[in-house]
Amino acid sequence: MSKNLDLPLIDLSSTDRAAAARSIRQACVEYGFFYLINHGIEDGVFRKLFEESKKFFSLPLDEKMKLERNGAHRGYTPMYAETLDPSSKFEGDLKESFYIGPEEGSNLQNNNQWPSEESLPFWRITMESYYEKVLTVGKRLISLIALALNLDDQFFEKIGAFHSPMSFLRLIHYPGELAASDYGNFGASAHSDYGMVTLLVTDGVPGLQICREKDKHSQLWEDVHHVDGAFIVNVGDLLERWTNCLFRSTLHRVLAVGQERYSVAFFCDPHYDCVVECLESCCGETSPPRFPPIRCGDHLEERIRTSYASK
Ligand SMILES: O=C(O)CCC(=O)C(=O)O
Ligand SMILES: [Fe+2]
Repeated sequence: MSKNLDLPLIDLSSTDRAAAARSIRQACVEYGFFYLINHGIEDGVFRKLFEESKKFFSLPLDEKMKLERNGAHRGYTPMYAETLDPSSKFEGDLKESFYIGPEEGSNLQNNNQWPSEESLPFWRITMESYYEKVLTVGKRLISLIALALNLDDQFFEKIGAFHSPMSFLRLIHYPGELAASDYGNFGASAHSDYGMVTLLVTDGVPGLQICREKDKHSQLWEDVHHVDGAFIVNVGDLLERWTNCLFRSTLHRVLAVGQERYSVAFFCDPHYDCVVECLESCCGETSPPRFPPIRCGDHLEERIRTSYASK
């Protein structure tokens, strides 16, 4: 069962930052998802990003496999490589993807892979430039998130979370036509994101759904519709831990809708050594911390390892 949903719109450039922070808080408590508008990235940048992404996924499989995801979690992953929902009965999710990581700042550093300049001359520059832009938006958003948690707006900067952050860009392509053996399989099976916040853009093809009550027996899935030019932002597990479950890391999935679909996710995640532990503003005598402190890098590596473990 699914129904349509109107997620809140957050204006990143609002001059009333206190009001924007209040709206973020409400959105993160109620949905764990919202749209982000007035972020300053122009339409042309997204157009170019999707154009170059499509060029890569249109290469022959053997060319793409030359850039297969390496030990530093950068590069190409073919269809079925990843299973986001461990209870899935299929070999793996339908999407193919490409990861680009930070140039420095984790112990997985400087291992990005790039298609050759001869085959895709503007590819690397397009991706590097988008990475910079979306990271800047992510940092601006995180300062509002700090305000939303009654913290100094530079809180996460001051604890070093975004000094050389471990943030990854992921280009995703979902197939159109399916083999009969894939009926019932998902583009991306049900999961919550691992990190702090995700900033997603899509080509407008439907398929993304969220489930707000992940623990209920009969799950209600709601469609997230496309808003032109807006990021779809969602809270990840690390922010849920930081906030002691005040902010929700909401379960989501992508249906196979019989139509090709492209999206680009930016996982805006902290520094490798950043320790994520319950914020003082989120616990008290009646609500003690639910999770022990965890190092960001350890958490992310474990979650990535699990979703790529072959069955
Ligand atoms: O492609 C989408 O709409 C969502 C992708 C996603 O959930 C993810 O990569 O974590
Ligand atoms: Fe996700």
